[in-house]
Amino acid sequence: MSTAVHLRGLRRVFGSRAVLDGVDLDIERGEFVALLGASGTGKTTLLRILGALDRPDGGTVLVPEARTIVFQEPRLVPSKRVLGNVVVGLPRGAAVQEQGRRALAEVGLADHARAWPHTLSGGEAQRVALARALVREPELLLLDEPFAALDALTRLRMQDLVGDLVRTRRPAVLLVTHDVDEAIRLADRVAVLKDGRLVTDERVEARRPRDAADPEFTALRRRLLGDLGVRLPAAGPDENEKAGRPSEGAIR
Ligand SMILES: Nc1ncnc2c1ncn2[C@@H]1O[C@H](COP(=O)(O)OP(=O)(O)OP(=O)(O)O)[C@@H](O)[C@H]1O
Repeated sequence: MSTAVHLRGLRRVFGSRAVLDGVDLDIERGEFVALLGASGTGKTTLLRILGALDRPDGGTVLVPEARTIVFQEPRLVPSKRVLGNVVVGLPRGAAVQEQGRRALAEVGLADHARAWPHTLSGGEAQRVALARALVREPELLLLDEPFAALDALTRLRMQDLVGDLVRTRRPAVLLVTHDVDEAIRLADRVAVLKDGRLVTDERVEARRPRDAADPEFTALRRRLLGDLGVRLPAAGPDENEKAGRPSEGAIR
């Protein structure tokens, strides 16, 4: 394996606050890393720097040229049909159109090439955004809470789809999420950002499917929630709900 992302001592300062203050992270090609962190800890800032949408104030950032971001909202161009959205910004031509159609087929939307964005469901629109990212054949795929706005069932389906596509295409992936279960379900490694640094960087057991009831995953989940500052009762997860606290897995 070779390294796709190499960060050393990454800093980003807004005003007097160093939001990122010495982040070290390597992601190998084909590796899927999930990034957790409480709200405002700088996850999106980190992802934006990797995507060249923001600049660091210090440190080393090495990323592949071929990289693309999928955001929480699909950001489709309303005046372009679905296929036009997938290939937007790419050179015109039959070959690119064909690649766009193939990417649409991969996300299960082969029939929607000529549809307009406003006719799509939220999940379909997000799949178009995913096809738009895939058609660019990224070596680094940056996912900024791409499932957060979807209903629970669609979210699970999208997670499966992204998991399958990533295993087939093998880009390096950085997924920003608030959802510990989602991180464990999809990632090879889970990192936690806190006070400007990665305080956790844990490899997830390679076994699949990842059963939430598996004691190893339950233990990892509790460790991650602890790192995120979620106070857990000694007893089972239901205690949180009884006490009126958010249930495990949700850290918003
Ligand atoms: N362009 C900017 N100018 C000033 N402050 C900024 C800017 N971008 C982000 N920040 C601040 O940096 C901090 C981290 O923001 P960021 O969006 O990276 O956090 P996050 O971990 O992704 O949060 P959330 O989970 O709520 O999306 C926040 O306090 C935010 O207000």
